[in-house]
Amino acid sequence: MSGIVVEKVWKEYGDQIVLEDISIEIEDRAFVALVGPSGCGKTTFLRMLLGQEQATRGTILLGGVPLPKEPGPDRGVVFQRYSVFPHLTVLGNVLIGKEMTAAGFSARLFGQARRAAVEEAKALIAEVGLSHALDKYPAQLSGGMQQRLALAQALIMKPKVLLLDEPFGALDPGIRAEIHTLMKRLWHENPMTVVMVTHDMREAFTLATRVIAFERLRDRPEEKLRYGATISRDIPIWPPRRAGEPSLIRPDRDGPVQKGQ
Ligand SMILES: Nc1ncnc2c1ncn2[C@@H]1O[C@H](COP(=O)(O)OP(=O)(O)OP(=O)(O)O)[C@@H](O)[C@H]1O
Repeated sequence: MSGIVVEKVWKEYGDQIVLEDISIEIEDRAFVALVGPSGCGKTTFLRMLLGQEQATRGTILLGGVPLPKEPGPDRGVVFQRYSVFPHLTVLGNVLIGKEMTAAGFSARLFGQARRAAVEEAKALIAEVGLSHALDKYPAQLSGGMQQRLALAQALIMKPKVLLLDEPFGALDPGIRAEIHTLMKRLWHENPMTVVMVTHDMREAFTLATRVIAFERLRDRPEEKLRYGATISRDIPIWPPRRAGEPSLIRPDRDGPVQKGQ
C-alpha cells in the first residue's frame, strides 16, 4: 500500500516557520498536485516525503508505517532539471538504481542478474519512447527526452510513491502535452501514488485526482516569519479519475492511455 498520512506536521528553519500544522491523507494510487505561491513550502513538503528533510513536529506515515528518515527506493523523484547523471548513457542512467541496490558498494551487476536488469531497463526505456537513444548521453537529448529518461530512471525501482517537483515546468507547451499523456499512462500502469508540485494549474487539473493548495493564510508584516503555510484548498477532480480504470464519463480524458498515444 502506498497511501500517505501526514499528521500535524510543522517545518521550521530556525525562527522561520515554513509549514504549519499540515494534516492530510493521500489515498493509495492518488495523483496529487500541490500548488501555491512561490516560497510557500511546496518543495519543502516534497523533500519531507522524500526523506531529505525531517518534520520539526508531527508524523508522516507511508503505507501505515513511519516514513524512513532518509530517501529510499520506495520513493522515486524527478526534479525540473538535473535528475539524471550527465556522465551515464540513457541505458546507464536507468540501470544505475538496480546496480546500486543489488550490487552494493561495487555498483556492478554480473551474468544473469545483469542481463535481466538490462532487459528490464530496455523495456522501460521503450515505455518512455527512448529506445532509439540507448547509448546517448543526457547532453545529447532534448529537455523532454531528459525528463522521459528521469521518469524511467525513477520507475525502474518500482517506487510506492513518485515525487515530482515541477518536472515539466521547463518544457515547451507541445512537448509538455506529449509528456502529460505519457505521465498519465505511467500512473495508470504502475502501482504507485504520485505527488507533483506544479505552478501550472492547467497541468494540475489535467493530471491529478486531487489538487491541494498551500497558502500562508495570516500574512501581517509583524507575523511574517512566525506563521507558515498550511493547506488552504483541497479540491477533488470531477469527474473522478481512478488509476487503471476507464472513466465512464470521460474515457478519453481520464481512462488508461494506449501506448503510442
Ligand atoms: N534548507 C533550508 N534552510 C533554510 N530555509 C529554507 C531551506 N529550504 C527552504 N527554505 C525556506 O523555506 C521556504 C519555502 O521554500 P520552498 O522551496 O519549499 O517553497 P516553494 O513553495 O517550493 O517555492 P517555489 O514555488 O518558488 O519553488 C522559503 O522561504 C525558503 O527560503
